[in-house]
Amino acid sequence: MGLLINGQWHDQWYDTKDSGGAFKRETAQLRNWVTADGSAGPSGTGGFKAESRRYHLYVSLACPWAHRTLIFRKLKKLEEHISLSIVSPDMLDQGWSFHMDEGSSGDALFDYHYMHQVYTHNKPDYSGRVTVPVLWDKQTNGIVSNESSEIIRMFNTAFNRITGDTQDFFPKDKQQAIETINQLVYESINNGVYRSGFATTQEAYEEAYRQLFAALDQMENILARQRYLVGEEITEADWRLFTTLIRFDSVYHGHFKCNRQRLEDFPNLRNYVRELYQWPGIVETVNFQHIKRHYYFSHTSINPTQVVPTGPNIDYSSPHNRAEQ
Ligand SMILES: N[C@@H](CCC(=O)N[C@@H](CS)C(=O)NCC(=O)O)C(=O)O
Repeated sequence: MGLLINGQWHDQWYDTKDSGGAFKRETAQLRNWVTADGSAGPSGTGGFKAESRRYHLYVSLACPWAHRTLIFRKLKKLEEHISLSIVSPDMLDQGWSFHMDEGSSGDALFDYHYMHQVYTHNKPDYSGRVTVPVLWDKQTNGIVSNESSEIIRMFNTAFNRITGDTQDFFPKDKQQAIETINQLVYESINNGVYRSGFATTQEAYEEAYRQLFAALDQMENILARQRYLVGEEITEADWRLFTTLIRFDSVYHGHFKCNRQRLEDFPNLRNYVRELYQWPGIVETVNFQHIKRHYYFSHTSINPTQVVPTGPNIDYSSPHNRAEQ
């Protein structure tokens, strides 16, 4: 685990000294948008027109943020149009790597060993964390974006003319409601589990834990009244929650000390996570081996023995009751 400073790799863990033991996630720096006609998106510069086979996605199967982009690539029928490289689940002194003996697909574009080389290929003097997902443009030979919340919005609409798929997970009339839920889910749940697990003081941990379970209680209540987070149609908000829920009992409950209760102990959330897991195509985006191996093996400051737990034994393919909602 480390970061680039002026293009040089430095192996260092997150610094929580200046924030009272609290983990603060770095804001993604590369924020261009692919659009249907190549015009500029809400941030960054233009020139990234949606075209078949022009773009490449770098992901980790362990990472909940990268998982969102894999889900949208699948749901929006983009697999044949956007190629893919998968990093190794082990994120050690050189950060994300492409070691194929550890489960990486290899780097399909440059045959690099490490993800930080992809970042310095894009900008030789880059400074910042080397995160996944990354959307790469083969034409301009650079990174379009390293922000998952924006990559999924691009996938949601930009390629519609190419795929013929017009499903809309961020429909105009629900955007306000989706943004409101996203904010709570991001702060308290998606990032909340990390704030709990990476906290280095008791106070910072307890604060994150309290917010996390208060937000999960809120989700549980919403899902008692309606099938999905913003009504009767599935939206982006559901997929953003899903990638944390599916990791919860395997990793966050134990490794990140999010242990007031398991996800399995929430009557609505346990059924809801099954419905999303069983959604056509989604099972193929979930890899529990990479998920467990990544967290328990890579975070040596939390789990120095690197022993990866065998359980839990949960059947996400078992029937759910969400159609009765
Ligand atoms: N804002 C980014 C966050 C991505 C992120 O933090 N990814 C993690 C993996 S789960 C990562 O690559 N961490 C490496 C690091 O922080 O050095 C996004 O949502 O795309």
